[in-house]
Amino acid sequence: MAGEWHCEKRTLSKNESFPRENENMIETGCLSIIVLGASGDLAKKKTFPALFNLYRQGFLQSNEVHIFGYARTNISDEELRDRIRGYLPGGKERTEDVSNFLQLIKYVSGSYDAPEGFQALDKAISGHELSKNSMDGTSRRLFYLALPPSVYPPVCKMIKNYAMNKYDLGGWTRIVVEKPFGKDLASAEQLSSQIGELFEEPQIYRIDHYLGKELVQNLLVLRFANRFFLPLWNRDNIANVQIVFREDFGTEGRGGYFDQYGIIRDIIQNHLLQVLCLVAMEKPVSMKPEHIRDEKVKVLQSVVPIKDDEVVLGQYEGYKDDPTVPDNSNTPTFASVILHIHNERWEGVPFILKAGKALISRKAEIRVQFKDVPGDIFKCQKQGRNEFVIRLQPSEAIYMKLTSELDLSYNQRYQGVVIPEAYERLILDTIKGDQQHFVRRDELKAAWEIFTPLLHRIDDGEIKSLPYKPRSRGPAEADVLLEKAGYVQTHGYIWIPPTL
Ligand SMILES: NC(=O)C1=CN([C@@H]2O[C@H](COP(=O)(O)OP(=O)(O)OC[C@H]3O[C@@H](n4cnc5c(N)ncnc54)[C@H](OP(=O)(O)O)[C@@H]3O)[C@@H](O)[C@H]2O)C=CC1
Ligand SMILES: O=C1O[C@H](COP(=O)(O)O)[C@@H](O)[C@H](O)[C@H]1O
Repeated sequence: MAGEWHCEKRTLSKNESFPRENENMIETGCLSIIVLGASGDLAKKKTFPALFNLYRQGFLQSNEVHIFGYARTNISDEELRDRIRGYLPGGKERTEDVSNFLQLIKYVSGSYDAPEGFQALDKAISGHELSKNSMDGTSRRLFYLALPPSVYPPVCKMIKNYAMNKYDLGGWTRIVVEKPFGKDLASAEQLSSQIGELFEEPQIYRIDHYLGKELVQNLLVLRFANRFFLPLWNRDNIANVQIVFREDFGTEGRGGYFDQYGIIRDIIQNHLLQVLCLVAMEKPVSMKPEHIRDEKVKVLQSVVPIKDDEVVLGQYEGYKDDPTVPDNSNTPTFASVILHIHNERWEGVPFILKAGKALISRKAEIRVQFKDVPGDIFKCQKQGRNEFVIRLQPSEAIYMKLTSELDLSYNQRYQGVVIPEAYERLILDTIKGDQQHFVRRDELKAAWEIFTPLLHRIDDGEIKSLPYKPRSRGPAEADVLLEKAGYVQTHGYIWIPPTL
């Protein structure tokens, strides 16, 4: 049902609180969504299910949209549909919605660097456009690259040469690219230049799915629309900020990929750093995407070089049992890194970014710890400090550790409300042409500038990953680092996820 999200997000929705000038609207007319790498893991687990949910809710209309899968694997339309079906909600029961959605999908097989496949793809898309009586130039083509980044350059070249929206009279061609976008500053810049020669920045959507998560989307509203926070959000009041990602499973079948990248490139340089930007940035001039991204870049450019003694790396025991991981791998599966922002608001406040696989639990959260109360007459140190916690997942919640409790648990407060998947929102934003929640080229560059020197030292074996037990908190040294950064363990109120 179209519009469902808007009613659900009444309290905190950025869209309703801040109607943007020239708000991007979904245009009507023929829309072709092309998933390149359709045979892969991301496509079946995330991309197609997100498209299905958009379809179910009426954001994709069957009289306008057609979906194309493209990859080298030689399979039929029906075989692709069978692969996807099990990952769609209700897919196993074969509901009418599922069948109708799957009928919108057509598969084209071809290589990523030769014209023939893309010419065939273009022919299939044009056939769809003609069948919808689309006028020249009014068709919209969205290419989603669910592919390893190594093939982005040839694929972009093929799209540009053989599969663009034909006329410049309206309509558009947009491409969505996945992370990891490069391995360090030089490779990311090279990739950006290669793609930048073919597409304009407004056509490129660098996806970071953490920017599509409900509470990440609400961060700016929370910070800038609540007077309560405005005077407190600075070095005078905040002692430290933690941004934490934990998974309770290991690399499981992705060891070969993961070992090339490690946890800093997989999670910290992108997902956690993007969250840091939204926590630390100044108020943008407006909610226009470029104004927001301008402020994010400024924060990134104010981060000072990382010191080795403010880094703890870990690797869980058993990681190297994966046959695709070399026996001598030093790749971190855990990292805790302290960042310092050199500006008026944040000087002296450590931002601790921590991420790990195979840990004791699965969660992602932002934890803002306030300083001790000056002139405390209650001698209440044992109560601990105030903490403001934004739980991104699971069980989205915002809560405050006070001397009593203040708790906004989403599934209690917004009962029955379905929070859309991050990928759904972001694909919809791409169709609307809204780049606010995508990473701009200069943002990406600034993010790599922060981590590249550290990553090179790790790659050269200068910083070792410490072993830790699976299902633990990670290396004990990370807790020592946290204490050194001034974090004080808070006792008293313990937040318990609600059970309904
Ligand atoms: N899987 C996930 O959970 C996540 C993935 N990502 C990112 O999304 C992108 C796709 O990921 P994922 O689906 O897991 O990747 P896969 O390894 O499953 O690759 C996707 C498809 O790309 C083709 N492919 C694989 N390797 C190569 C190669 N070396 N050269 C050319 N084509 C190749 C294959 O299709 P065929 O052989 O049929 O052409 C494959 O089905 C990557 O950039 C990844 O980092 C980001 C977040 C999460
Ligand atoms: O990008 C990635 O994210 C997932 C975690 O995503 P989440 O939405 O489930 O938190 C992670 O497992 C994967 O390693 C990484 O590439």
